[in-house]
Amino acid sequence: MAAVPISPSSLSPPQASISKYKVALCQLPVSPRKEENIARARASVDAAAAAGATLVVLPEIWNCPYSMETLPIYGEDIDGGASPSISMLSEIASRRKITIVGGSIPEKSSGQLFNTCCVIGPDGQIKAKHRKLHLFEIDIPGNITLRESDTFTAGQEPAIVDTDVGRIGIGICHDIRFPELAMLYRSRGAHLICYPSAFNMSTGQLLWDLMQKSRAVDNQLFVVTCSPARDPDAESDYMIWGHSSLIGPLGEVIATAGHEEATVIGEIDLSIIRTIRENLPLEMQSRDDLYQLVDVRRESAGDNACAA
Ligand SMILES: NC(=O)CCC(=O)C(=O)O
Repeated sequence: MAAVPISPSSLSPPQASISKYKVALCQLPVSPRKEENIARARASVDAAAAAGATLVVLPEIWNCPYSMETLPIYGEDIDGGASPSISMLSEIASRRKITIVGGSIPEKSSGQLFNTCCVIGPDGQIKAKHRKLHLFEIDIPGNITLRESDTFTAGQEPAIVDTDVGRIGIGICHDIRFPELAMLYRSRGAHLICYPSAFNMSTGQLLWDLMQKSRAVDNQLFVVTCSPARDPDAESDYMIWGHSSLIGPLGEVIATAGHEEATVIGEIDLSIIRTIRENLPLEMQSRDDLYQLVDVRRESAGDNACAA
């Protein structure tokens, strides 16, 4: 496909059927017992829906520990219909008539393992699937060493999807470090980017807050992050940072958690996006004559269709 620059005319977001709603971020503890994790997630999503949330977001790798050694044994075949984790989310989504950004789980497919997020609509159907695009590789001697690519295969397709609560772009954790992905979602009309995540103590303290605010402010949209809860007694070397948050288009923290188990509920008012973009028309001021975002998967610059 031809590489095409994004035109400013593709930047206005579409309408959602609900423009003001509650979003819940379920910051869940995770144990090595999958059934327990699924039961806890079910109870947490159910309680969030009962509290009025119409969008519920789960963490990165919520159904098993985020441990490169043991992840493969928890893999589920989503396309083959052998996924107890996604079946549970589908059941609640349709019973409660909510949209769920289902965090991520290890997905087995064609002999490979992906770190995969499913977006599920109020009919219980999977509306989009995002396989983590940027695998986390870090080596700080004496501090933290981790290579996701020893375990996971990277995804190939950014996922942006139209839902009852707006157009949502998906990234998984380390994907947040790549501003071009967020810019791409904005150019395709996203209102909100959800990043199920599992940041660690080393980079979390320094960068977590900064990166989510940056993605929101640069693109004048809402950002949601959802992390597992920290387990201070965990034997794993990988200690979770926590601090799931809802960030507004001005970079304001609308709702946030500490590091323990929590369900954070905040309000998203999509009308704010239009006001902020009118008040501060960054896309009009962008110097397309000097630099451009290139959408390598699009055939025409005016194509603003959703890729889901
Ligand atoms: N699970 C992840 O992708 C962690 C990313 C992270 O901590 C970072 O610093 O990037």
